[in-house]
Amino acid sequence: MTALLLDDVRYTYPDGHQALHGVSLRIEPGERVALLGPNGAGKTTLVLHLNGILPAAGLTGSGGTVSVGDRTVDPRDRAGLAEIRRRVGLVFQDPDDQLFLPTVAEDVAFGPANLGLRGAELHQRVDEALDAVGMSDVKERAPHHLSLGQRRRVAVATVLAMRPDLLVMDEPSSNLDPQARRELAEIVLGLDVTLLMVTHDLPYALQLCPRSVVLDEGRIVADGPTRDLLADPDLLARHRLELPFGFAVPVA
Ligand SMILES: Nc1ncnc2c1ncn2[C@@H]1O[C@H](COP(=O)(O)OP(=O)(O)OP(=O)(O)O)[C@@H](O)[C@H]1O
Repeated sequence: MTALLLDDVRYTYPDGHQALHGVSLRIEPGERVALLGPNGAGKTTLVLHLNGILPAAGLTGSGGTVSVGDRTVDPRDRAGLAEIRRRVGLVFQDPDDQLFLPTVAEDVAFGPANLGLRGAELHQRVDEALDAVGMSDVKERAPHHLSLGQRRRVAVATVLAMRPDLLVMDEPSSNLDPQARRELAEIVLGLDVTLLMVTHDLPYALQLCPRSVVLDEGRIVADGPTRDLLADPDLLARHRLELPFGFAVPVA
């Protein structure tokens, strides 16, 4: 079954600005896909549709469907939405949006505890998730005492603890030093998940995602192997995408 299916998704913000103009996209289980595009392209707006945060108050000019596995996202269906939010794990750019309890273990336990897990089962979820991101040794520490790289890994663990079907990461490499950036890449590559990663970091997209989708002005303007897209200088220039100076896309 398809992991994620968007069909003609349109969204107009309450102030009348149309941010998505008919986006259709299919992601199969196990795929790792980068969502690229310049500032204001509509990437965040799209991501907020994946678990029903939008289109809570869309104007006319909004519509289309989003399905995660066998379920269609419907913000009015509260029970259905809870299941969608378990299936779609959003890791925000700022880990502090996700970490708010006194210890790392409590933050990671928060989601599964809300699902009703208790005792040994809950502890096992927490341990597994922290282990997956190499953060078991900070379990009892306060999240706000950790480095940004560590907090971002813990934020990933809070989502993995829900055993999501789709992991969505918003700008995972932003503001990380080279080592933290590399460590996070290794962790993500080791996860057995379907991934949608929003990024401006094109080398990161190339390293982590065999496929990329380029969004610009609310429309998908390219979808294909990351290597091919990044090797197309005209495409990059047209959509304000830039490789770092001197970076060469390796030839297949
Ligand atoms: N709450 C809002 N009300 C009105 N317009 C909005 C709102 N949020 C975003 N927009 C507009 O919608 C468009 C898409 O914004 P969005 O944040 O989805 O882009 P983005 O691709 O995520 O950009 P960035 O790379 O800068 O994060 C932009 O023109 C933006 O100004």
